[in-house]
Amino acid sequence: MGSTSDWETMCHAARVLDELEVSHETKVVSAHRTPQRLYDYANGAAERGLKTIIAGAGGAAHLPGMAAAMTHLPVLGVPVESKALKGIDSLYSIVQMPGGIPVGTLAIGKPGAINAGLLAAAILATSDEALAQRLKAWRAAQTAGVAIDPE
Ligand SMILES: Nc1c(C(=O)O)ncn1[C@@H]1O[C@H](COP(=O)(O)O)[C@@H](O)[C@H]1O
Repeated sequence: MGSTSDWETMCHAARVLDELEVSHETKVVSAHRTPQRLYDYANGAAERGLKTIIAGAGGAAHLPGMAAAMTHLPVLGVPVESKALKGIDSLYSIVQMPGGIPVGTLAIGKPGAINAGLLAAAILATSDEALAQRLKAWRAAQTAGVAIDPE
């Protein structure tokens, strides 16, 4: 994520990954404030064994696109809700990538962070049957938790 202030959004991605027992790391890396850290992180990601990157940032959210430019790993972008423009700026900054460098863009804020965790797990589950089973169980539990009666 681009800043520690993004953690209250991005913690929801981490929580989902915890629930699905997907090992992960959380880092603050900014294209703007720590460009060398981003360069090192994205360039070294595949070699370190990472399989997918979730990049959450707000405002002029260049982090996901810049990360995607430097690694072939799948990058999932979460537009963090900004105060001034409610995350529309973050969304537009992340979603409109030029053809050739994809960022899988999720919804603004908490739903996007949750879905980024689920989507990362789904990507990993294509080559991990045990994880696929945990993901199915997670979805089944969610379905079972939806009340049919609103009261
Ligand atoms: N969009 C980016 C990038 C980046 O794209 O590299 N680095 C920080 N930021 C964003 O700035 C917002 C405000 O950050 P502060 O709360 O630290 O001022 C955060 O949402 C962060 O993601």
